[in-house]
Amino acid sequence: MSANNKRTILIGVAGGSSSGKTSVCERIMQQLSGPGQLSSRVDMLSMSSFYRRLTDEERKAAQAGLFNFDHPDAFDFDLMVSTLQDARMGKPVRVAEYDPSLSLAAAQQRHRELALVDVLLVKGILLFYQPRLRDLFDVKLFVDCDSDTRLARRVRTDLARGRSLVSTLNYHTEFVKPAFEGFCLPTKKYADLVLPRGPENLVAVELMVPRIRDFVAEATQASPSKVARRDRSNGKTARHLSESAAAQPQVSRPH
Ligand SMILES: Nc1ncnc2c1ncn2[C@@H]1O[C@H](COP(=O)(O)OP(=O)(O)O)[C@@H](O)[C@H]1O
Ligand SMILES: O=c1ccn([C@@H]2O[C@H](COP(=O)(O)O)[C@@H](O)[C@H]2O)c(=O)[nH]1
Repeated sequence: MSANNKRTILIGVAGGSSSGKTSVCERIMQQLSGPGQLSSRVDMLSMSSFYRRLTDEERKAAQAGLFNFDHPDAFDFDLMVSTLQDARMGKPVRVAEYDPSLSLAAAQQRHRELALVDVLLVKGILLFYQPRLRDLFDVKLFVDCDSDTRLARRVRTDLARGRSLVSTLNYHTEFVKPAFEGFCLPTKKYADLVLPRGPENLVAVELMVPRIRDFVAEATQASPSKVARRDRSNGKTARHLSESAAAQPQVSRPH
């Protein structure tokens, strides 16, 4: 817990690659810290910062488009869990700066300090895959988007990354699609809220933001024992949300 007893609220935004997770996070950030709003300190973190170090052989496979970046084995879940545990307690943390325009090895050389924030938006394809990771989130969102749209967007992203159209489509068929169906889509059931139309769904974003503000206010006032109670009840986040909502039925929207 940080010196001022303040906990960081973690919002998990999961969904397939190119479903609109980053765009949804940006919308929420705008709403939380935009003009005329009570300013909350907000930052965003990608699960792509937690790819594990690859062996030389795996790096060669990755260069040839033959390493599966969409499989749970590609991630360092231990590091991600410990980083988020520290971040939610308001401790300073350092994360790899993932940059899709760089190779993974080059990107993993770069690090940044996460700012101490009220709200940390975390986005990733497999955020809700492991219980110990998904239980860390105060709010869990799943961005729903049809597969054709995701593929069309992903082609643009991968071409900008320097991949050819053929290798992008092969990679999608070989790895992205099967991993989405096998590991990502089954985690939709853990979401508190499923968001169709991604960032265009302003109604959903606007409904959610006042609730996030309530979490921030509660975390500011929370005593360590209250936080410990909340931690124990984690994994039942939806119930926790509805219990808190029942305790404060008149949630007012900020002007
Ligand atoms: N609703 C939308 N309509 C049009 N383009 C979108 C929409 N949502 C996302 N995009 C675009 O699709 C691309 C991938 O979106 P992004 O939010 O980065 O996805 P993710 O973080 O899930 O991979 C980006 O170029 C983004 O601008
Ligand atoms: O070196 C890499 C690492 C990851 N990817 C792809 O990234 C997506 C996950 O990121 P999103 O921002 O959710 O799209 C995943 O599907 C990987 O295939 C990559 O292409 N190269």
